[in-house]
Amino acid sequence: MEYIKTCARQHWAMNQKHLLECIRSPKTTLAQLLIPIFTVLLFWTVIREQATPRNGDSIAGDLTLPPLCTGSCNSIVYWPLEQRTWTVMQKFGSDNSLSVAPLNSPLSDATSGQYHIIGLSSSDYFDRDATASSEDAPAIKGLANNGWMSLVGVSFATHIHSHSARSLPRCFSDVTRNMSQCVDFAVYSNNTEKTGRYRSAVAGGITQSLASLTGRSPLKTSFSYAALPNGDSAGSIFARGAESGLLAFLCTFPFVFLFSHLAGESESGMRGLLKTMSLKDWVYLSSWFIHHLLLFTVPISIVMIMLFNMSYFHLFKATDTSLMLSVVFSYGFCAVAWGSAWAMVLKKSRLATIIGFFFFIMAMVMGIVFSIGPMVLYIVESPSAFDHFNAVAAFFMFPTWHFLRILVTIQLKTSNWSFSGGSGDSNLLFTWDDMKQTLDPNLAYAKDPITHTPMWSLGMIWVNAAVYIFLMWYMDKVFPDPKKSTYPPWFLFTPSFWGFSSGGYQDVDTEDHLMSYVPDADLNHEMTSAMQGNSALRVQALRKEFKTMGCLGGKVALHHLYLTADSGTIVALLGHNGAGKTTLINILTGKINPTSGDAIVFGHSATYEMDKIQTFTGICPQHDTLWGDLTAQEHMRIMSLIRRFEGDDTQDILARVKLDEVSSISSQFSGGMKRRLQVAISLLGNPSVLFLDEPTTGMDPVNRRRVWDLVRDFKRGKLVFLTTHAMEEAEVLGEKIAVLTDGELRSVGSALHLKSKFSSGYRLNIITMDNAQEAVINMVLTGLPGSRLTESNSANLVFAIGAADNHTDMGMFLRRLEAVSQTKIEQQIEAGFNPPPAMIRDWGLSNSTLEDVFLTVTRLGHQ
Ligand SMILES: Nc1ncnc2c1ncn2[C@@H]1O[C@H](COP(=O)(O)OP(=O)(O)OP(=O)(O)O)[C@@H](O)[C@H]1O
Repeated sequence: MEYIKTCARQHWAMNQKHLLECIRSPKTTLAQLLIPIFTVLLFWTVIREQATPRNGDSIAGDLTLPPLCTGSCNSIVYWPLEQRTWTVMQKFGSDNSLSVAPLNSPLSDATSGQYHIIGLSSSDYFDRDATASSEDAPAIKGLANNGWMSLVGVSFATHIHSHSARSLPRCFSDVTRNMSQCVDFAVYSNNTEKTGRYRSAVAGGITQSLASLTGRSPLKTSFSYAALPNGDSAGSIFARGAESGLLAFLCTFPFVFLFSHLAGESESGMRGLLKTMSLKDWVYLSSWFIHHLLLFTVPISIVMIMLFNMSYFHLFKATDTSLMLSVVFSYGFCAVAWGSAWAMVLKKSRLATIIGFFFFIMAMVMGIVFSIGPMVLYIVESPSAFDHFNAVAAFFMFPTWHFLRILVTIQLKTSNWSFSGGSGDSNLLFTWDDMKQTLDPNLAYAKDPITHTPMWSLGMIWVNAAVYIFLMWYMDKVFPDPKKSTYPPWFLFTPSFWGFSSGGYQDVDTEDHLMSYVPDADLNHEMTSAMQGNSALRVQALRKEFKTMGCLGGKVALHHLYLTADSGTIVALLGHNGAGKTTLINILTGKINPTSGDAIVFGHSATYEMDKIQTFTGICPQHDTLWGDLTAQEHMRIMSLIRRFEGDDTQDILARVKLDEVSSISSQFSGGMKRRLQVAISLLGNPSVLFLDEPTTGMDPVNRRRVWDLVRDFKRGKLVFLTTHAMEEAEVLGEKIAVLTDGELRSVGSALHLKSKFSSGYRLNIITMDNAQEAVINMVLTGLPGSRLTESNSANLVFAIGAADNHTDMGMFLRRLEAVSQTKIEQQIEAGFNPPPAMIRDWGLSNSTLEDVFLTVTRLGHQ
C-alpha cells in the first residue's frame, strides 16, 4: 500500500512538472498541438476546395435555359430524390417546360432519354462516381457507364456529403410552410462557358419556382456553385492516398517530441539525478508516456475524428466512427511506446530529434505510397512476389505497416478505383465485422491469398505496443549511460533482481591490495577500518574503469579505493582535475556502477542495495541539473514530492540560501543562484548522507559562507561528503580530508594532521629583481638546507621550509635576505654607501596552508 502511495505521489509530481513545462513553453506546446491540427485543416481545406460548391456566383444575366442536351445525356440531375425535392424540381420543370422523371422512377429511366430532369436516389451517383468524360459534358458515373452524361447537378439542403443527409433542415419536411426560410441548394457544373450559362439559369429558375411554390417573395434562399465533382479522378486518388499518409503522419507526430524530451533529460543528467532521489524507473517512464498520450494522441485523435467526420475524407466517411477512433488511438498509443523504446537508446536529444523526424516522415511517405497504389502493400506482402522476402515477417515490429494495412484495406474495400480491381463497394460502410474478413486477393492484385485480416493487424499494433513498452523498460536498464547506473543485459536472470540475493555486500579480498599498498600508516589504518570497522561509510577496494573508444582497457578512474567516514562528520575530498572525485560520488549515489569493490553506507551495500541507500541520501551534483522552465519553489515542491518526505520545510531551506523570494524560472538564474538551488534540493528529505560535489563553485564569498553555515548546521548526526577545489572551504568544513591523485587515495586525516605531516612548516615567498632568480634560488637552498622550491613563476619564487627541520640559523638567513632587498639597498645608497645591486624586490614568510599540503601530496603522487 505504501508502495502504491509513493508511486502515485511521484507520478503526480512528475506530471505537475510536465504540465508546468508545457505552460512555461507555450510556443513549443502550441506548435506540438497545432502543427498536426493545422495540417489536418489545411488538407481538409484543399480537399473541400476540390469538391465543395463555391459561394459567390450570383444569379445574373440571361436566365433563359440554353438548348438542353439531346441524345445520351441528362440535362439536369438532382439529389436527394425525395418528395420534398421532387416537388421543387417538378415545379421548376413545369415552369420551364422540362420533363421531370416521376418520384419513384427506376434508375433505368435516367438512361431512357425521356426526361430532362432526373432525381438520383443515391448520393454516390452524384458524389464519388462522376467522371468528366468530355470537357463540356460532365457525366454522372453509373449513368456514365452507359455512356450517359449530365450537364448540371443540383444538390438540396446539403452538399454532397452522405452523412449530412441525416441533418436535412427540418423545415424541408413541409414543402408549403416556411420553406423560403431555409432552402439551401448547390448547383454543380464544370466551368466551361456552356455549362456556366446553365448554372445561372438553373439556379435562377429554381429560386423562382421556390418563390411561387411558397408564395413568398423575396425568397431567402441560399445557393452555391461548384464544379461537378469529379469522383475518383486522379486528383482525388492522390487525396485519398494522402489521407492515409496524413493519418500516419499525425499519429506518429508525438513520437518526435517524446524522443527529444526523454533523450534530453538523459543528456542533461536529470534522469540520473531523479533516480538518485529514488524516483521509480517505471514511474518516470510512464509519466512521460501518459503525458504524451493525453496531451497529443488523445486530442489529435478527437480533432481528427471531428474534422474528418464532417468533411469529405473518404476513409472516415466509409468507416464506422468507433472503428476508426480505435484504430487511430491504437496506433497513436503504439507510436508513443515505439518512440519511448528508441529514446532509451538515443541518449542525445539532437540525434533523437533527427531520427524521430526521419521516422515520422517515413510513416507519411509510406502512407501515401501504399494508399495511392494500395495493391503495392499486398503485392509486397505476397510471399510469391519476392522469393526471399517475407514482408509480414520483415515489418512485423513496424507498427506503421500494420496501421497502413488496415487503412489500405478500408480504401480498397470501399472504393471503385478501376485500377485496383474496381470491385470495391463504394456504398460499403466499413464496420467491425469487415475487420474480421480477409481482402479479396483480386482486389489487391496479390498473387497469393491474403491470410491476415485487418483485425489481425489491429491486434499486432497492440502486440507491438506491449513489446515496445517492455523494450523501453529493458533498454532503460541495460543501455550504457555514463550518467546513470545500468544493469547487465542478463539482469532478468539474476536472482538478485527478483529479490533472492542475500541482500548483503560481498567481502572483498584485501590481501592483494594490502601487499601493493603504499606503506603509509594513515592509509593502512583507513583500509583496516574500511574492512573491519563500523563507520557509517566504508569504501572497500572500489575500482572503476571506463571503457573508452579506441583505447584498449579503458580509463581507470578509481584504483581499489579504501575510505571511511563517520556520521556527524564532514569529509572533504580533494584532488586535481580528473582525480576521480566525481566518479566516487557517482558510485556512492548509484549514478554509475563500480567495476569491482563495494561501499557500505549505513550498513547497506552500494552494489546490491542502492535502492535503500538512495532513500536516505541527498546529492548536489557537480553540474547544475535543473528544469529551466521551473522556479525555485516549484523545484522544491516537486522534488520534495519525489523524495516522499513529509517534513520538508522547503520555504525554510530556500530562505537559508536566499532564494525564497526569487520568483523567476531557473534558466534566468545566475550561476551562483543555480548552485544554491542545487544545494537546497540536496537537503530535501532530511537525508542521513549528503554528497556535495563542488557545491560552492561560482558563488560569491557571502553566499559561500551562507552555504557553509547551512552545511555545518545540517551535519549534526549525519554524514556529509564534499568535494572541492577551494582549500579554504575544505579547511573550514572538512573534519576529515582525503586527497586523491589519479584515482588513488594518497593521504587522509584532519587538516592539522596533514599539515604537520606533509607541510614544510613555513612558506617563503620572494619576488626577485630582474635576472636575479638563479642567484636567489642558490642563496635560499644553500642558506636553508632542507628547503624546497615549490613554485617558480617568473620573478615569483615560493620555497617550502620544513617545520621539522631545525633552522637555528633562520633568523640570520632572513637578515641576509633583507640585506639584499631593494629597500635596504636604497637606504644604503642614500646613506652614501656603495652596496652591491639589489637581488630581491620583496619577500614574506608565512605558515604553510592546506594548499601546500595538497600540492605536496599531488606532486608525490605523480612521482
Ligand atoms: N563516462 C566516462 N567515460 C570515460 N572516462 C570518464 C568518464 N567519466 C569520467 N571519466 C574519466 O575518469 C577520470 C576521473 O573523472 P572525474 O570526473 O571523477 O574527476 P574529478 O576528480 O571529479 O575531476 P574534476 O575536479 O575536474 O571534476 C577522468 O580521467 C575522466 O576523464
